[in-house]
Amino acid sequence: MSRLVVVSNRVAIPGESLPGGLAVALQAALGERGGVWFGWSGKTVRGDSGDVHEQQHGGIRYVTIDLNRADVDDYYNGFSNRTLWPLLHFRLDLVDYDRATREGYRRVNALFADTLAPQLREDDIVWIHDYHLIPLAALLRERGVTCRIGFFLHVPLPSADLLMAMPDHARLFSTLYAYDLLGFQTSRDNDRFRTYVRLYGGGRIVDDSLIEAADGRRIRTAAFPISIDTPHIARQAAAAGGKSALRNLHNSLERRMLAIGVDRLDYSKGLPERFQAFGRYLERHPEQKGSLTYLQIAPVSRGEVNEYQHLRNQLEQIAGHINGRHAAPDWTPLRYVNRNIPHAMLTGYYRMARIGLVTPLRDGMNLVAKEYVAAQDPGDPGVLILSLLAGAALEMKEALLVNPHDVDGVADAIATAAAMPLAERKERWQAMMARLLEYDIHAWRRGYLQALESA
Ligand SMILES: O=P(O)(O)OC[C@H]1O[C@H](O[C@H]2O[C@H](CO)[C@@H](O)[C@H](O)[C@H]2O)[C@H](O)[C@@H](O)[C@@H]1O
Ligand SMILES: O=c1ccn([C@@H]2O[C@H](COP(=O)(O)OP(=O)(O)O)[C@@H](O)[C@H]2O)c(=O)[nH]1
Repeated sequence: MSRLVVVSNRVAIPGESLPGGLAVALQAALGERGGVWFGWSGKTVRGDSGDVHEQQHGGIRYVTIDLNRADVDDYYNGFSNRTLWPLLHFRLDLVDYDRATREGYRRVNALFADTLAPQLREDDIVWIHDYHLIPLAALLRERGVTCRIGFFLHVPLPSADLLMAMPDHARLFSTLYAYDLLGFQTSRDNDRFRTYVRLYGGGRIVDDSLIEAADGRRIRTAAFPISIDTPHIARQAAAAGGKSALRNLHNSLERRMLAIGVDRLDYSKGLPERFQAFGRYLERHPEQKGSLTYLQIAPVSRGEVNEYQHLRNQLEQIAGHINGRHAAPDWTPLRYVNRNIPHAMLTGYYRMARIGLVTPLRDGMNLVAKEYVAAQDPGDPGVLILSLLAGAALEMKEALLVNPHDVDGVADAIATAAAMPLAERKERWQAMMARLLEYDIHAWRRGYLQALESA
């Protein structure tokens, strides 16, 4: 079997707890097969970028590289998270395009390529992840790398007319033609990419699975919806009940139902709209008032980027407003926590919650939706309220599907979920859980790698 080399900006080194679905998912995928995981160390250093650290845990060799302040600012905070992230999440209004950060992005990708190329063998399988590293395969090819290279995009791929609005879009997106396989979260993302190729990308569609670049190179494209380690999460959630933090949360609820939201503090997650919807629920459903507490876990993410700082201030205001208006001396309706909660603990929180609130404005997949379902008690499962605009909605039709922009609709879905009879909860949950057991993170990895090997 070929050696697997995974490359991503974010690397989950054991013992370092990081929120973010990519790190959680790749850890689970590499854990089964083993291989090399290469990426940024997450450290911002003085002096030059490029120091390399290596460590081995189980079957995985972690190789990470330090970046200096200018590189982190241009590549990560700048072009990745102020240009590409909003663009790919359909937020042209938030796109900040700057040639200097674009060059920084290219510079860091070239540094990754310089460091990685000499370590690669001809029969390796290289799997590159996400928008931080779009040009990496082209840069590796320039350095003589000939092995199979695949790309997986964890975020949505927006409409062609949005993509082409970015200055010099073709210069960046045409580097995708250096890959052998391009994987997307959903068939919609795949379709939109193929439309872009045809209209603005200088390529053509060959058939349902192949596109062709202007130079005749053929690239396979397909959807591979990411998943979770379902049995592991189910076991973790069932075992978490013994932890004292779980008991404390349970006691603090005083028999009230719990609704939970778990999201990085990111504008794509629709948190202001969700808070407003919870406030609207309290107004529209006075008969339920006092029976439900909403806990929102929202660890700070990308805190050096302006838009994220602004969001944090905004949410503090809305949370204060809702509690000021609806709280009673013995009840706080909305609990808002900015701390990162360890994954194993989180699964216990999910299981305790009658309602899982997952209402992003756009999301590549959203693993929290899947984890929430996997963590439920089969005898008394909770209800998932899920945004139609998350990739997960295409697979989880038995959730209560909502449009996150429809504040009244989300408010009413909360009331429906809170009152849903056990038989209906079980029926919906069983259908979603059966799918999650069949198509888990290992099936995702195997499906992608088989496609890459045969591309
Ligand atoms: O690495 P960060 O900047 O701290 O951000 C965390 C991750 O956020 C994004 O996650 C995406 O991947 C998930 C798994 O496929 C998916 O479920 C979710 O919808 C996406 O938002 C980002 O794409 C990752 O690169 C980040 O590591
Ligand atoms: O305090 C937290 C918040 C989130 N997560 C994990 O971070 C991931 C979030 O992934 P998702 O796909 O939902 O969104 P992303 O953050 O990747 O956009 C999930 O595995 C969560 O369990 C966590 O471990 N602790």
